[in-house]
Amino acid sequence: MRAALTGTPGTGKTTVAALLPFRVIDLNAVVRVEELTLGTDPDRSCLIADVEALAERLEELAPEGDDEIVVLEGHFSHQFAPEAIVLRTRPGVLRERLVQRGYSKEKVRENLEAEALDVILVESAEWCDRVSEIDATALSPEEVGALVVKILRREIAMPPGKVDWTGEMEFDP
Ligand SMILES: Nc1ncnc2c1ncn2[C@@H]1O[C@H](COP(=O)(O)OP(=O)(O)OP(=O)(O)O)[C@@H](O)[C@H]1O
Repeated sequence: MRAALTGTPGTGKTTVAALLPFRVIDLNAVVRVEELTLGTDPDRSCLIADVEALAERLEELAPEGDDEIVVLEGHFSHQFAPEAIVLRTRPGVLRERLVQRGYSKEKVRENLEAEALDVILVESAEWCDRVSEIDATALSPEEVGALVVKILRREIAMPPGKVDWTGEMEFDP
């Protein structure tokens, strides 16, 4: 069973994925290492994933019909799994992380806007049959990881709808 661990850049996907007791596929790494790209986006200076080639490769790496829980990690992973767990982080906290990474003011603002406007959550609802949402703002990576495990093992449910940051649209980093 594939599950996407998704969310705006900086919300903690990579950190949490490293703690999970499941096989994890880092989609950015697969795209980069196997050169499954259509080129580079000059505006965002990032690779453009060849989603068709990636979908085919994922069918080899994690066949949809398998019972094994495989976590696909990345901010567009929700396009390749029937289930998504969306990590959320309050924009004020996310800003610090993205500035610390050295993102440009524009890139920080773009990501903060996406987080405040639930962009990944809305996309996940469009792509996936089952969506969970974790507000990771005040949780440790370990606590977030424990929730991800319980969600995937159907021990708890964390449906979307509790997070609302529309009132936090002050993004000037
Ligand atoms: N729950 C958390 N509490 C505090 N800090 C966290 C938490 N999760 C992640 N971080 C920190 O936030 C930063 C971003 O985390 P991470 O790189 O895992 O995010 P990401 O969602 O994978 O980003 P990207 O999509 O750009 O790869 C890191 O410095 C990480 O240590």
